[in-house]
Amino acid sequence: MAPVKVVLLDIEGTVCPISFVKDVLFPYALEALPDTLKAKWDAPEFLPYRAAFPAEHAGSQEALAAHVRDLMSKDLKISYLKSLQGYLWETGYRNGELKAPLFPDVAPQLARWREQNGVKVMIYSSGSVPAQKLLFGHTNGEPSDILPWLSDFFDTVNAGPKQEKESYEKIAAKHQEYPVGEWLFLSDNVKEVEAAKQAGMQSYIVDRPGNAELSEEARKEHRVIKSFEEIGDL
Ligand SMILES: CSCCC(=O)C(=O)COP(=O)(O)O
Ligand SMILES: [Mg+2]
Repeated sequence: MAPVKVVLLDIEGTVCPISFVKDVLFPYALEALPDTLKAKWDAPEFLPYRAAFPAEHAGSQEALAAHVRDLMSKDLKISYLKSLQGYLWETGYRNGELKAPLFPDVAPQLARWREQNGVKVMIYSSGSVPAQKLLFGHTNGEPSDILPWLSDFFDTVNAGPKQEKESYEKIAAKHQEYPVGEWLFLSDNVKEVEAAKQAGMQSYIVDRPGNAELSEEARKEHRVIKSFEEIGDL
């Protein structure tokens, strides 16, 4: 195995609990939706979010809200929905109502990999890049803002779908100073781990409390970790 020079991290189910997204972030977005649509429908800052929706769902505030509720009830990771969610969460993060509960091993291990091992840490999530930056800028730790520790951010807009190997090839190609074999991708999602490996990255499954049960096959096929501490120094 080549030495790891870049750690690429998934978010939900890897650095924070799935329940934070499902039980805190999603309800916050749904609650904020009607008033935001009313207040911002024709605002220049909101037009790109609205314009990204398919025309048949963007004709009225009611139609757009119904479509958002439908997509969110199915937890669909569609780029225009994920962008709108980031916009809806912004007020909550900025006024202190939302704070991302990172698993306790995450921030100390990121600090260690960066400062002692000289490793770059980057993010690849279905959540939009602005939503990723809000989350890492407002964590429940000390310091709360760990954005300066992160070197780059990827989502389904700038990299592509997380279950396709081409997305990982595109990410690695942006940072050609690090050969693809020197990247380590960590995710709760087996299909994402398989896609990263097909692209030539090293990749482990992260098995956190509240994650979906892993199959025996996945456990045989891939390294499974419960905490970043198990990786140790890189
Ligand atoms: C960073 S936005 C909050 C998480 C989110 O909406 C999401 O879809 C996370 O998906 P992931 O690819 O990080 O599992
Ligand atoms: Mg995930």
